[in-house]
Amino acid sequence: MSNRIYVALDTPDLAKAHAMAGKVRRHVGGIKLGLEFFMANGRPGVREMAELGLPIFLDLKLHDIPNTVAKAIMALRELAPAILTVHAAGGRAMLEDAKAAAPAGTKVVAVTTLTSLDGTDLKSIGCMGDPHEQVLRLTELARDSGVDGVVCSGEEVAAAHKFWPKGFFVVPGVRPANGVIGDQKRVVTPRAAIDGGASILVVGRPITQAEDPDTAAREIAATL
Ligand SMILES: O=C(O)c1cc(=O)[nH]c(=O)n1[C@@H]1O[C@H](COP(=O)(O)O)[C@@H](O)[C@H]1O
Repeated sequence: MSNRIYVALDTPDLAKAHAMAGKVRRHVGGIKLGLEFFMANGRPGVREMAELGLPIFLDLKLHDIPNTVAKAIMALRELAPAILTVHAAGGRAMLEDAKAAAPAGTKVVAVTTLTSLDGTDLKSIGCMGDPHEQVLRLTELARDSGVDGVVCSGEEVAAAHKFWPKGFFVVPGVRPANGVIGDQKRVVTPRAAIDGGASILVVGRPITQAEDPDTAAREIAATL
């Protein structure tokens, strides 16, 4: 892929998402639509965004019993997104059924440990070990379950990629040097994430909240 940036259009407003995508489309490789967007606009909204002609990453982070996740993915089949997320913590059977339910051309990627969590957060939800160990444990589970790849932070991507060279690695929580970090906790620069082996980067606010989103996207793309 020539441009590995997926811009996260985190808004419930279809018109705003459309306008933002139009502004930055020359400097991104795809569009990520998440929960906010999907709750407000559903499948018709995704279809409308797909008309822009950029690949769609549908980030719904599905996490439920295997039957429910598989049926939810079947309900999304007609959208045939390029990428779809589920939570690795749903376990092996859920991951296997998610992959089986997805269209052949859709990459199913498993979220390992949210980039908004650090070691203290993991302890508070009963996870032993640090984020690095947890990401590697769930990367092994994802690989063995037959999904296409994982979502992890740039801090772990090199180790996860070394462990699974053929995996597809999605890295969110990237920030240009001196960028505003906000609610993210495990953050690296876009360049560091690519050097670590990221297949694609998810970039939201550093582009969408910039005074000039097109220039922000172009400047990030230039660092890759
Ligand atoms: O699956 C994701 O895309 C994701 C996983 C994760 O661990 N952390 C994470 O931030 N994301 C998403 O990546 C985007 C990051 O947005 P910014 O922090 O604004 O760049 C958001 O749309 C999040 O939902």
